[in-house]
Amino acid sequence: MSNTALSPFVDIRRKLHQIPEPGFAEVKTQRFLLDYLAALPPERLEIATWRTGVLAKVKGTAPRRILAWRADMDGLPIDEETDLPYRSQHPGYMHACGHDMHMAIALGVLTHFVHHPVRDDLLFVFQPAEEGPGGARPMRESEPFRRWRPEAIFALHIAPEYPVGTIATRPGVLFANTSELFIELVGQGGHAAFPHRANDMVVAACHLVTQLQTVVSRNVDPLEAAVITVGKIEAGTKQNIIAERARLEGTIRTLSADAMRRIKERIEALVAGIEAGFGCRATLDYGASYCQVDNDPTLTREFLDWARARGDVRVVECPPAMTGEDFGYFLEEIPGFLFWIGVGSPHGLHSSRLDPDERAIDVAIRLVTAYLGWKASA
Ligand SMILES: CC(=O)N[C@@H](CCC[C@H](N)C(=O)O)C(=O)O
Repeated sequence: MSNTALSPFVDIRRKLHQIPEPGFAEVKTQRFLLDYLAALPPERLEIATWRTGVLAKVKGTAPRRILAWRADMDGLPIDEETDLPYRSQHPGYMHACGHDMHMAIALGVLTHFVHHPVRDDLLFVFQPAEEGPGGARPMRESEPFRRWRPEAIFALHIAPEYPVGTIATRPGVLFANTSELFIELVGQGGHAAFPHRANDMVVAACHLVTQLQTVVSRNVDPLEAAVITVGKIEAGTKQNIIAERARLEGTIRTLSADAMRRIKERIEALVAGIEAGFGCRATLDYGASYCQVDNDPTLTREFLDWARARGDVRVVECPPAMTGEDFGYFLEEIPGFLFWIGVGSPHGLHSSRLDPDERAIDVAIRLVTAYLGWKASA
């Protein structure tokens, strides 16, 4: 898209892209959203904040209920490696999961309804800390959200693997149950030349990582989906010093809560085995966990049919993905759904080179505006 004919919401996305912030530290992002909202005609808007999040209610003309649209706000601890003129200005942080796109789309939809109100109230939920430790569950319990508790809630997520103009979702489970995984191993450091006087946590950590790979392959029914990824290992200080400590950081993904329970039991057994086998101390911490994103079957089926009938986007009924999303906590109590929106990028989510096609912003704004307008007038 050329710089001369930028949609205002592409420009907004670029501004947000430059200020990625960690979960519950989205201070500049919150300020940006509040300043944007303050510039809109105030008659139809009610605004509240919760921690670094923002809730904005667009008042309907004759409201019977509240329908909600949710966008997440936080960035990821990734050094951006694009050459974009609007790349991240926060070293070590990047909007590499599309939350800048999600917020720009939500502002586009909200702006439309401020100028063209519909019958029901529409609540726009800008939620912090989706990447961790999870803002959805505490926000769901917060005073402003409870005050404006919606009857249904919807969200989207960018999908680099689908081209612009494609949306994808499914009734039922769309995203996985997740649990973070942090394991600390403590042994006995020493001189590299005297391994018999030390207790090497690099070797223990390597064994543990390899054993963890057997949990899914040997303990989970092959017809059930599960993933264990160790994304980070830290150990040691120098090439000729035996490491006293090692730390593993990872994530567990399953499509059922039961598989998550069974996997955790196996991990605990393996960690105990490493302690016994290597004579070290281990601590295991599951960090934040998210429940599955379980799309309401009726609303999702209705949305898929509605979108197909409109004919302006390609509609895919997709399989579940092992991604996690704390949006699942809203869906635990409130019916709704999440769908993928294609942004055709060769670089995937969580890539330092992710560069979503910004034409998806206007596609999404048109689609979501039409859908919410239809639901809120029906
Ligand atoms: C859409 C997406 O990429 N979501 C994240 C959610 C993070 C969950 C949690 N921090 C974990 O790693 O378990 C994802 O990684 O799927």
